[in-house]
Amino acid sequence: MKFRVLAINPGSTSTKVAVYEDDAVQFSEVINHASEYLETFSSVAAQYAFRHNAIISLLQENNISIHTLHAVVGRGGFLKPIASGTYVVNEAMVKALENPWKEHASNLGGLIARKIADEVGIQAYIVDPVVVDEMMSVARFSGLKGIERQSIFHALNQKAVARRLAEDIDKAYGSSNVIIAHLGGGITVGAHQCGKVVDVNNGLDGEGAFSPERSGTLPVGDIIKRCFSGRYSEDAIKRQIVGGGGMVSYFGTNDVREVEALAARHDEEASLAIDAMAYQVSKEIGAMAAVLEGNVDAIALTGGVAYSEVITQSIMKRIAFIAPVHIYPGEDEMTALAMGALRVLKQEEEAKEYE
Ligand SMILES: Nc1ncnc2c1ncn2[C@@H]1O[C@H](COP(=O)(O)OP(=O)(O)O)[C@@H](O)[C@H]1O
Ligand SMILES: CCCC(=O)OP(=O)(O)O
Repeated sequence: MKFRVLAINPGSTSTKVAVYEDDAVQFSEVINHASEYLETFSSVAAQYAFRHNAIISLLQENNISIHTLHAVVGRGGFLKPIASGTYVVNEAMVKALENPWKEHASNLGGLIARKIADEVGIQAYIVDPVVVDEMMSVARFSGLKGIERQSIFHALNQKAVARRLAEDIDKAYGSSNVIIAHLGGGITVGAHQCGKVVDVNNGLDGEGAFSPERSGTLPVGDIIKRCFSGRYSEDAIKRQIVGGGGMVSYFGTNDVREVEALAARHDEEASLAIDAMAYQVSKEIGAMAAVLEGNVDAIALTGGVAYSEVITQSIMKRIAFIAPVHIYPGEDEMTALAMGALRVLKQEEEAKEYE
């Protein structure tokens, strides 16, 4: 029997929708949302009906009946820290996603999946949400009592790429040591030790390399001064760290291609910033090599920025001494979502219950 799965991935500026029949994609579309329009909503949660309707209209326009589906899967959001895997969107999860502890478009993934699944009486799932937490105890120390480091990262893409990398080097994910650098609008670099992400930078809270739109780690003294200068609200400071940080703060764009175009026109600051981002990513990878005590089977660069040859070369010249580097540009979160649901439908894996 073949299984049909609808996958939904709400992002900050788009909602990605795909239908899979087993592992073959039957339909895939990105609904782009104008940022000016999204800004008219008071919160991400307030976009729920708008995004749900947009998905339903798209499916209808393409003659895809939700009655032909066997499951719906969405990108999961800010739940409590949980183990990696596929989770049923149960009542406890709905409650948590309706009251998330952090705003992020992915909070809508499970909720919209559940709404569509309920309409036709099938199961809704999420897979590897951003709060997957497999961090080892020693990595949780921040250096200040009362503040713990948190595992917030691109778990869905990192796990999918890590499995693909392990396959490409003829190893099982569960018995390999790999470093995955997700280079998207946000950047996270994770140390995957025998199938567990034992350390990773928090991609949404000012840790790690700067990225197209996030500051990464900042000199704490200077940020304290800025916080208490009386010139900025708490929201404004947060916006400088996520959304308005990184390349956005230097060049007013989160599109690395635009910064590369500036560099190509001999803008020295743009050239330097591109190299600085690559330099910081390389330092993070070096740090994760230390986490793995030098036992690194391979390293992967993934995400949209990994399409840039200038950036991948600049990283590789600094880290190639550690282990072989594989490049998987872009991300395949839709397939990762669908395959997570499919493993459950095919009874290869048991869906977990959120408590
Ligand atoms: N060919 C390319 N060269 C350089 N950067 C690219 C290229 N394609 C996409 N990017 C950059 O990748 C980033 C988006 O990556 P992506 O993985 O799609 O992120 P997200 O899912 O976080 O939005 C943007 O900064 C974009 O400019
Ligand atoms: C790092 C947590 C997940 C995240 O930030 O996702 P996006 O980069 O897609 O916003």
